[in-house]
Amino acid sequence: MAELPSDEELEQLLSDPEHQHNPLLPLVAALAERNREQRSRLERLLRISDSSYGVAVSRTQDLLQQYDRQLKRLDKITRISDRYQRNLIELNEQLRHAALRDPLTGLANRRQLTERLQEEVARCSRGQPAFALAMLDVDHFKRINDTHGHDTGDTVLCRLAETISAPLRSQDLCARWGGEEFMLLLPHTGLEQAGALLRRVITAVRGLRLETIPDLRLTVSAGLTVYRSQESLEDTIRRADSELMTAKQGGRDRLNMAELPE
Ligand SMILES: Nc1nc2c(ncn2[C@@H]2O[C@H](COP(=O)(O)OP(=O)(O)OP(=O)(O)O)[C@@H](O)[C@H]2O)c(=O)[nH]1
Repeated sequence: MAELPSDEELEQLLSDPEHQHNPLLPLVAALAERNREQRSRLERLLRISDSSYGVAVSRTQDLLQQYDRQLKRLDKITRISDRYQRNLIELNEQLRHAALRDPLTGLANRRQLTERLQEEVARCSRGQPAFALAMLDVDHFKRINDTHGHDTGDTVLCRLAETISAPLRSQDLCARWGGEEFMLLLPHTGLEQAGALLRRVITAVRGLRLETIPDLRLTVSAGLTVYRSQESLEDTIRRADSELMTAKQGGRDRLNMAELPE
């Protein structure tokens, strides 16, 4: 295809006196004019489309930046909510722990013991071997408080808690039942085996010494029984308590066991 003349060349051709009488001159001039108009229209269209493309690009970039910021915000919120949830779980765990523990000695409290006892009764009703239950009470504890003060009394309770818990198996539970009373739950344990353990505990308490008051002698009395099939938990606890009373009346620092029924 022949190369088209530039605007200037075309202008020169049209104004050349040599072509002034050419009959096609007006037609070529009209074509040249139309060509100029169409080119300028095309250029205007291109400029408009370039600028709307620019607007579209910057709008897309804006959206991408917004999206990026939202993502970062979401990530931050997720991390905060994860941390919040972890804190809540920890707090719940601490609350549950506190609800089941005696704050002074760190032993299980009466509530936890009661829960475990109920589980044991349910286990026995499914035909599992019985559990032993012992109630221990510090002898003449009031005297310790009166002579050495309440803080020393508290220290004694903590040291006793350690001494009584020391020989227990992992499945056993030592709980503070109240003031200076402790309970031992020994799952899957007969009277004889439990009796041997309680005697070891009583001997260990006898040997316990406080560094601050080396002359102080501590003893505990204990009542022991074994759960009897079909009976209520209250009956078992009452029997252990009654044996403890007998041990106290018998002179303290001793173990009394409820005989097994015939
Ligand atoms: N330090 C201290 N003392 C307590 C606590 N709980 C109960 N006590 C005291 O324990 C004493 C129990 O006294 P009693 O029930 O008379 O019994 P006891 O002096 O041990 O005499 P026996 O049980 O008959 O050998 C009371 O003086 C209570 O104030 C405690 O958490 N800390």
